[in-house]
Amino acid sequence: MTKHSGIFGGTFNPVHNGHIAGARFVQQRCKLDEVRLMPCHLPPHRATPGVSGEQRAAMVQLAIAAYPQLALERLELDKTGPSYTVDSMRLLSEREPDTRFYFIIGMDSLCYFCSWQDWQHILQYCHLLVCQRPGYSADQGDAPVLLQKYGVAGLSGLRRLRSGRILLLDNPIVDLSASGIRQQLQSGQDCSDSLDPAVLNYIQQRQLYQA
Ligand SMILES: Nc1ncnc2c1ncn2[C@@H]1O[C@H](COP(=O)(O)OP(=O)(O)OP(=O)(O)O)[C@@H](O)[C@H]1O
Ligand SMILES: O=C(O)c1ccc[n+]([C@@H]2O[C@H](COP(=O)([O-])O)[C@@H](O)[C@H]2O)c1
Repeated sequence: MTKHSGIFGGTFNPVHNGHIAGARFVQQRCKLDEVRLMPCHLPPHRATPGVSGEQRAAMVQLAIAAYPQLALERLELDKTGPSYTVDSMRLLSEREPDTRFYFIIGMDSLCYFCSWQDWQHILQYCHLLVCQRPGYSADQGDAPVLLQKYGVAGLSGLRRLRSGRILLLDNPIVDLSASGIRQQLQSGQDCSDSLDPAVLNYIQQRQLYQA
């Protein structure tokens, strides 16, 4: 039987409640069998994070522990070099021919999706599911052109095809970003509303994100 898997790629530096709320919402709304959070090894488009891939993955593992439909995807951590999404989705599709993949991104990522490596090919391997994020909308950057060409109005439009369509989701907005949280941690502010308690404890024990 065909499996439907969401892949939520990210730097997750650190994973926060916005990521987890988004992943849970998408899994339920799109009736996915699972959502895998896939921390990148080297982000292709930004500076190498100060916190290692293994530590970022350990925090993801802690944050998803209570949610059986969420899992950690290690594919990018186990490879060297920049983590291009097109390579990851190609590999996953080859390894799991009976799985349909849905790559999950925030609206900020859709706005510059056409600058991603070989972006048209990404759409050969999966659909895109786009979560709302504060500060970004479907009329910015690359989003209007992409939605005009590939957008569908609902889940049935996705299910008809194996890949190549984009669905905007109506998830509740969670106004959190990892960069904001890093700044708050550096200045000693309380981040207990933004992070899973086990993730916060992991950060504090290892004194991550200190000035
Ligand atoms: N609050 C949020 N709501 C919905 N999607 C989010 C949210 N935060 C991040 N995302 C999405 O999660 C994916 C991974 O994001 P990432 O790990 O870079 O976190 P971030 O909060 O965007 O980090 P930074 O502030 O460092 O850019 C991206 O597709 C991003 O758009
Ligand atoms: O493949 C690319 O060119 C590419 C460019 C920018 C971002 N991505 C992926 O998009 C996901 C979210 O990235 P980020 O920086 O918001 O954590 C993550 O899986 C990145 O590897 C991928």
